[in-house]
Amino acid sequence: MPSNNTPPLQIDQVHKTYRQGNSTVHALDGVNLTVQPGEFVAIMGASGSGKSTLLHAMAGLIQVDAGQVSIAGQDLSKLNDAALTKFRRKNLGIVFQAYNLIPALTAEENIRLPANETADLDDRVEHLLERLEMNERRSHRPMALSGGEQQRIAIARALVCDPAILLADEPTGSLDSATGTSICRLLRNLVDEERRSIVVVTHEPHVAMWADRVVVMKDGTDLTEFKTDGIRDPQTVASRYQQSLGAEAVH
Ligand SMILES: Nc1ncnc2c1ncn2[C@@H]1O[C@H](COP(=O)(O)OP(=O)(O)OP(=O)(O)O)[C@@H](O)[C@H]1O
Repeated sequence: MPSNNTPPLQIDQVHKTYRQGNSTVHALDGVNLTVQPGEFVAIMGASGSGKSTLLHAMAGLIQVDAGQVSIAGQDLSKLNDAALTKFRRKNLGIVFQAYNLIPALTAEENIRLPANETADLDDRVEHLLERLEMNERRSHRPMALSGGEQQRIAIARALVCDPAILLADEPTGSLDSATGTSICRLLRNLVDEERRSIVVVTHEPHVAMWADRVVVMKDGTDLTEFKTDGIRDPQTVASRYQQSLGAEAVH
């Protein structure tokens, strides 16, 4: 876990365009975002507003056309491919809606996958299995796990290298609402108890309500943002979100 106060994530004036036939789509059009250590940020926005493109830019999975993406103070554009791969493995944890576990490996083997064999790896894996309440399921393969259990293993795998930031793309999108809530509570606890830094992309107010801050995207820009003030109420978040889109205030 990062111990200093360098922002785990900083995005300055990021632009990304795509060609679609004869037209150009500004998927990201000057986005700014800073996530502080121990902060939980949700990114909301309509379909096509640029959320996934932004998450992929944060994760170093796509190159941006202009602007800067820094993880734990490192400008990703300054790294060559090999250095970026190594840096991402150590500093970025990523969780997807579809879990993306390796079917042939056990839960524990999946968690260990991104990590190098270091002296403290066994301790970290034990801690994560305990922390995510998956100790008794450690020898099961993904097919023998429920969706919620698979997502817990995916979160443990994302945390095994002790990343500067955890990025999650619709992490509850494949889960029923009770299981989704338990995953959101887990993410919240990781922030409150271990000072993890988390960014979640979601359509869902009942996911975004667990964050400290909601950033609203529209047409490739970070339109506005609001704090949740610890009010874990989806209706409040939904109406603040709608107000943001209606007001179109640029901060
Ligand atoms: N690889 C690509 N090639 C061309 N256009 C793309 C590509 N990826 C995204 N886009 C376009 O960029 C814009 C933003 O897409 P993006 O997937 O980031 O939005 P989103 O907010 O994540 O949407 P959703 O909620 O539906 O996943 C859209 O107009 C999309 O069509």
